[in-house]
Amino acid sequence: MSDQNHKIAALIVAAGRGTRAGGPLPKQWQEVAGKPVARWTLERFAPLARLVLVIHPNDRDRAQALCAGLPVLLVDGAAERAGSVLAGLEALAGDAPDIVLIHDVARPCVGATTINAVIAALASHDGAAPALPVTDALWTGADGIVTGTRDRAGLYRAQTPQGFRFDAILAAHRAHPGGAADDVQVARDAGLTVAITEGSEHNLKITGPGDFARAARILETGMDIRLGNGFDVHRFGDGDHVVLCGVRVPHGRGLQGHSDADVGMHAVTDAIYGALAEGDIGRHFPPSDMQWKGADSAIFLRHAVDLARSRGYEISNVDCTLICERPKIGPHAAAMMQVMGQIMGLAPDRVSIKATTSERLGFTGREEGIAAIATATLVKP
Ligand SMILES: Nc1ccn([C@@H]2O[C@H](COP(=O)(O)OP(=O)(O)OP(=O)(O)O)[C@@H](O)[C@H]2O)c(=O)n1
Ligand SMILES: C[C@](O)(CO)[C@H](O)COP(=O)(O)O
Repeated sequence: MSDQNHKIAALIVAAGRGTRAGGPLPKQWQEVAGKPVARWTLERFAPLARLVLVIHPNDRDRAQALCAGLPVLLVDGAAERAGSVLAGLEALAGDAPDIVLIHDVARPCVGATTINAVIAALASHDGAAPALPVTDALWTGADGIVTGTRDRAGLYRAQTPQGFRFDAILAAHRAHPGGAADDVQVARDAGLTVAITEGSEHNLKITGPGDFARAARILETGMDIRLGNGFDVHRFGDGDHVVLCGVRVPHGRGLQGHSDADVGMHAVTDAIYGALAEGDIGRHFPPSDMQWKGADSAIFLRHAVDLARSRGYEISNVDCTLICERPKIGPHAAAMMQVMGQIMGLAPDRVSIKATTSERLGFTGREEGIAAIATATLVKP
């Protein structure tokens, strides 16, 4: 975890029973769009904050299984939402973050734009939370009859995450007598100023049974999918082998380059940087820097993969074509796919390495060098 992530904690409250949503399990453990609601919610915050999940004590085994692969601190909650929030804050107090984002587990569709707007507003306010202005007319009613209207001007629908300077919200919760609708009310009762940031219609709270289908539609269509391409060339020089996609291949000539000249791995690395709009290897590992002389290109590929994951992207697949007359790639392709898959943490069926000649045309046809072209797909759920 980066230092920056350590300074931000996401406190996800999940100790409710979800009685209004119904179903065989509390709503946070039910599946929507192929994953439990709580898993979607945790994954939204994982790239930018350390995670605390406040749960009902009866749900500990289920929560532990659900958190597999994610570093999550599990904390027992209380009978009321405010008590669950306070339990999470107290659990963080020993190693306090600078800011805490308090979020309903039942809002799994929250987007990075909403979260980042809250974080940004905390630079100049004690607290910040997303909301949407009320746009419908407002009535009062009784027994199915409209009894009056209310002015909607200045009214907002509150959402989460509600973000605060950690010490201030901890003190506010400790001092609060109870009965608050949310953490913004707790903060305001303590005299803190809370900025309104832009909420989103997508950031719904799963409350009733019909909300699962609405959330599924948003989660299924809301994926951020990115494509990147990479192209690289290295010329032949003296030598008795080449390194291609991490595999040493005996050959009568070597490839020249500042690093180990692994043209295939460079193309794949550039494809990942390209998908992130992060330039190419040269930007991150300048050839003028002598520490990269003869470097193992796996260093570059790992950097690109880590950068993608730190931004919340998973690499869905990569496809690389090596262009050369010789050496023949076929006998080595399986080993190349295995090595590349290991470096990227990808299953073998998500890595493709293939080759073509250029029909003896051009510099590859004259065997002056090897070219490689690659595509990478990145997905952020
Ligand atoms: N004692 C409680 C009550 C609620 N929550 C959490 O607060 C959020 C907002 O509450 P709500 O949507 O009302 O959830 P539930 O209390 O589970 O729902 P219901 O009122 O239908 O039982 C949810 O993420 C819920 O898990 C909590 O951590 N501890
Ligand atoms: C905090 C909250 O999400 C703001 O909209 C909401 O108040 C919590 O849910 P509840 O249904 O009011 O318990």
